[in-house]
Amino acid sequence: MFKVLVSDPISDMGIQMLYDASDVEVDKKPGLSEDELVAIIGEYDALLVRSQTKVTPRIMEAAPKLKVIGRAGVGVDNIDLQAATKHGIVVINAPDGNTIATCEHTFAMMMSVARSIPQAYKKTVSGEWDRKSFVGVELRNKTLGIIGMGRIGSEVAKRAKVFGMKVIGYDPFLTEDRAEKIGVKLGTVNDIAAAADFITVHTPLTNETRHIVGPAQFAIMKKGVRIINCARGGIIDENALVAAIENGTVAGAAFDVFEQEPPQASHPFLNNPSIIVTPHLGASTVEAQENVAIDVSEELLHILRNEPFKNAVNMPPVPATVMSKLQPYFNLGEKLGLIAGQLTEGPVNEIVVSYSGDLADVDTNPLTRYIVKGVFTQHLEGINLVNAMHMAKTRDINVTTQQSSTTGTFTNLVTITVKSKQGDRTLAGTLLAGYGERIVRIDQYPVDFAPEGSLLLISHNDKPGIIGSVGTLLGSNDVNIATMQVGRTIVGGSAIMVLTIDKTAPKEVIAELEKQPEIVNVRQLGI
Ligand SMILES: NC(=O)C1=CN([C@@H]2O[C@H](COP(=O)(O)OP(=O)(O)OC[C@H]3O[C@@H](n4cnc5c(N)ncnc54)[C@H](O)[C@@H]3O)[C@@H](O)[C@H]2O)C=CC1
Ligand SMILES: O=C(O)C(=O)COP(=O)(O)O
Repeated sequence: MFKVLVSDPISDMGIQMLYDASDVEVDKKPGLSEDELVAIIGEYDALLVRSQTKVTPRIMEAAPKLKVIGRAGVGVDNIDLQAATKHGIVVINAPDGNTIATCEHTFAMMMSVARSIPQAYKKTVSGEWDRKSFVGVELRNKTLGIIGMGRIGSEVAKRAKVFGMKVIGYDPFLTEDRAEKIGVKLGTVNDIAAAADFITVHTPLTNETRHIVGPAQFAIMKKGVRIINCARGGIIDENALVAAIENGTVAGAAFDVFEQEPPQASHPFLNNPSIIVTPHLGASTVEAQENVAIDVSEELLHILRNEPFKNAVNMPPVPATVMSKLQPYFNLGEKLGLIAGQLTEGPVNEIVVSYSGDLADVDTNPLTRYIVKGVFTQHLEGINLVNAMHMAKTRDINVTTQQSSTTGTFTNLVTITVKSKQGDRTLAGTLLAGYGERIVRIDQYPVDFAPEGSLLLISHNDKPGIIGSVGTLLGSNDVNIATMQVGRTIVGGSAIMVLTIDKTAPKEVIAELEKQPEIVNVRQLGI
C-alpha cells in the first residue's frame, strides 16, 4: 500500500483517482510546520503540495520511503530540487492546468489597476460616491510589455491583442517566427521598460530574473506606466517599485505575489493606495485546481507503480520522438549495467558506453541513465533514475559515451566498459528482432543469452569434460539448467560458460563448483 500525504489544500475532485486507487492510502494534513512534517514524513511514499509547503532538505532527510513529490501547479521554488535529486526523489509538477486561470487573473489585475476598481469599491461601500478620483485609462492602443513569454505570457499576449494593445515581448527562448505568429514585437527588458504603458512578468524566479525589473529599469520608464506581477515575488524589485510610485513614474501596480509570503503587516505595498494586491490567487479557480490535481495525481500513480511517466522537473526532458526510439533499449541498458556492476571488482572509476548502429544518431543520454543506474544498483542504496548521474558525479566517477554508425554484425549494439583498479569489465548487448534483448559479449568472449533470471558465469579453461562436470554437479544439487552458453576465443584457452538456472544455486554448490579442476571462478548474478 502506498501512502500519500497531501500537505496543502488540493482539490478533492482532482485527487479522486488517488482515493479510488486500491493500492493507495491518502492522508490530508494541510498547514503542517516543518517540524511536524519531519516527524511524520518517514511513513510516506509520496508528498503532494501546492506553494505553501516548503519542502526542505531536512524534510527529505527524514523521508527514506519518499519516491515522489508532486506539485499541483507550476512553480517548484518551494521544493529544494537539489536535495530531492540527491535523495533520488522524483519531483513532478502540473505545468499546464493553471495557465488560463493565471492569465485571466493577470488580466483582471491589469483591468483593475487601469480603472482603480478595488480602490473605488472600497470607497463606494464605505458610503462615499467619489466619481472624480478614479478616472482610469483604456488598454486600447497602449503598449504592453511582457517579460517571460511561456505558457502564461503567451496567453496574456493573445488576449492583449484582442483588447487592441501593442505587445512587446522578451524571452530568451522566443524565436522571431513564433513572436510574429502571435503578433508580438521582440525587445529587450530595457526596450520594454522604455516603451511600455503596462508591464507584466511571467518568468520563474531565478538568479537571472530576480529584480529583472529594478531601479535601472524604473529610471527609463514612461511616466504613468502600470506594473503587474502575477508570477513570483522578487522578479520586480519591491522597494524600487515603491520608490518609482513615490517619484511619480509608476501610476499603479497590481501584485499577486510577494518576496515573502504572506507579507508582513508593515509591508509597504499594503497601505499604498496605488498598489492593489491579492493573496497569490493566480491559480485559484475551481477549474485550474481540478486540472492540476488530476495531472499530478496521474503522474504520481505512474511513479509509485514504477510505470513510465512523462517529464520530471529534476530530470532532463525527453522529446517524444527520442523516447519512442530509446524506450525499447531501457531494459537492455539497465541489465547490461546490472551485470557489469556485479562483475566489476573494487570501486568503479569510470563507465564508458558506446552506442552503435541504430543508436548512432539519437540523444542517448536517457539510456545512459538506465545503464548507470544498473551499474550501481547492487552497490548503492537508494539509487534510481533521478539520482544515478548525480551519484556518479559526486563520487568522481566519469561517465563517457561514444556513438558510431558502424554496425558490424548487429543493427544496434550497446557496449559498456566498467573500469576499476582491479580491471575492466566489458559487456555488449543488442535488441534482436524477434528475440528481444541479448547479451552478445562478455569481456573478450562472444556469447548469446537473454539477460533474465538467475545467471551463473563460470570462467574456466577450455578442456574436455568441464561442461559435463558442471551439469552433473548442479543436477545432483537440484539446480536445473535452463540455458547454457560457452564462449572462447581460442581452442584450449580460457573460456566462459553462462548458465541460466531456474533457481538461485546455494552458496555451498558455488563453492563446490569453484573446487573443480580447470574452473577459475564462478559468479552468481541476479538480474
Ligand atoms: N500567481 C500564481 O498563482 C501563479 C504563478 N505562476 C508563475 O508563473 C510563472 C510562469 O508560468 P508558465 O508560463 O506556466 O511557465 P513557462 O515555463 O511556460 O514560462 C516561463 C517563461 O519564462 C522564460 N524565462 C526564463 N528566464 C527568463 C529570463 N531571464 N528572462 C525572460 N524570460 C525568461 C522562459 O523561457 C519561459 O518561456 C511560473 O514560473 C510561476 O512562477 C504560475 C502559475 C500560477
Ligand atoms: O502554480 C504556481 O506556480 C503557483 O504559483 C500557484 O500556486 P498555488 O498552487 O496556488 O499555491
